[in-house]
Amino acid sequence: MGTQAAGPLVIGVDSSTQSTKALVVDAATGEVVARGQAPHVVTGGTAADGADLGGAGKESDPEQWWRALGEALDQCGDAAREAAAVSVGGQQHGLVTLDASGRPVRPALLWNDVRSAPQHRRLLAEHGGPAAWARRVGSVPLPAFTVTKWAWLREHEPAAAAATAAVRLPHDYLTERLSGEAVTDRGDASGTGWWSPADEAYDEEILGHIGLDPKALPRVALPGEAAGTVQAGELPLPQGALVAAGTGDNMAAALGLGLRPGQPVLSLGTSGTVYAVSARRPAGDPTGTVAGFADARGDWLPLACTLNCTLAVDRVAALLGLGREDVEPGGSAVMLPFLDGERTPDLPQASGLLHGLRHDTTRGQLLQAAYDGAVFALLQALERIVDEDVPADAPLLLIGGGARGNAWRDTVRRLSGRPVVVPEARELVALGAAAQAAGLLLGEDPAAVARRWGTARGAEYPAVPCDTAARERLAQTLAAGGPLLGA
Ligand SMILES: Nc1ncnc2c1ncn2[C@@H]1O[C@H](COP(=O)(O)OP(=O)(O)O)[C@@H](O)[C@H]1O
Ligand SMILES: O=C(CO)[C@@H](O)[C@H](O)COP(=O)(O)O
Repeated sequence: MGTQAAGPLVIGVDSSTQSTKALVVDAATGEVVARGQAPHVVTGGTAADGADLGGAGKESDPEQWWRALGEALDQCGDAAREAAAVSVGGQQHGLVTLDASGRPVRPALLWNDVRSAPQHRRLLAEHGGPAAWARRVGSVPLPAFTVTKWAWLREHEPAAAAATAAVRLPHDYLTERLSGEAVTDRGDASGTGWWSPADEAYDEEILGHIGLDPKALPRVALPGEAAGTVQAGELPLPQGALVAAGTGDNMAAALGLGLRPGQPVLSLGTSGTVYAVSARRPAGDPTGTVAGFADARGDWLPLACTLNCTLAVDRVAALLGLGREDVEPGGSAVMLPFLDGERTPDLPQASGLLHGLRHDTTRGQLLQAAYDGAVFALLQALERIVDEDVPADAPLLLIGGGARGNAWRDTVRRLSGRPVVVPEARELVALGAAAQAAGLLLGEDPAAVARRWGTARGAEYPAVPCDTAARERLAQTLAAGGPLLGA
């Protein structure tokens, strides 16, 4: 072996909205021996029937994810060629449609594409309403979910739907290109809207209703089961290396933290997410705030997700001509930064809203208001996620690109009143995928692998008193925003 490592090398991949990140990790110690990253392009999308998407579209070409994976692995150099196992964590929910030769029929509709809001409303009405859906598939299928995206495609692009021989999620599209095997996992399957948490199987009645043949879907591997071995000759990976089943990016981050029940996580990336592992299958939140996802191990991952997080706040900073950290305290401005419509709360047609401006409002206060608005929605949702396993003073594990920023961290502390831990390990999705690959290789529980690697260790920031006045202002603005937010 060329690389000086204590154990075998494994590769963890995070194929997320903005980029692909690949880490080569020493399976014995968790040391990252090489890393690579390559960007993705997200466009506003089109509809073949000319329907006006009005800013609701978000698309990426899946072939581009494959090329980005190759570039990220190339950057890892020789270490990638020595890996014994690989696993992919990917952005959830995206609709990847492949023709009979395995080529994309059209660009993928991403998790933050909200064009399927009308199909979401129609599907809810056709199947007994939100509570019935939440009981049946674990979650209310919001426009983020794959099921509503497929319903949109059939309605607006029937030729594309007819040409579709296989439907994949982003992570299992890449897993299949690596291994030649059509395999997904329960974590990512639980975000489709056509997988039953009670039966741990596809819901064939729902699939029948939306005209999707179950044979078009990948097999759902059991936790710990391999997808196959590397068959793709064009990537700098050893042929025959093990390919794990992979999972959704949030499930991968939960693995990467070695998460146990009672440890809430707040992730600040393209999406904002808040979640905790639970040993109990979620009852199904009829409000749609909390999705009752499965995790990648056999437990559950109740999770809430916002569409407007780091990109929205960065956009507001750019509009104000400020840097990310140029926030100022005080003032009465309230911002709901719903630039892309919003999922939590369920306002797909919303745009950003600013309220409470005064003569003495400063630009720094406006930027702080954007941070507050982005964090507020996540903390409101956290209250629905925490159960008796999560003590009121449990620290929040803060992860994702935003966790590197002081303004993000201070906003979370001020609005939550909880202590915050920022793990030193940066790429928790890719590390979680690496832990899954290592678990497969070594016959270990991947969360136990991550705990052995010490990935959740990091700086601890004590609790500060909760800024209840700011939270109250935000709650009032949201309640009063009604028609302005497309409610
Ligand atoms: N030092 C930093 N301070 C604050 N925000 C940061 C910092 N570095 C990166 N970010 C934010 O992190 C975001 C990317 O987060 P990441 O978790 O990598 O995204 P993704 O959800 O696509 O995986 C960027 O949009 C950027 O705003
Ligand atoms: O839709 C969700 C969760 O339900 C998002 O969290 C996506 O999985 C996208 O993740 P990032 O690209 O922001 O990591």
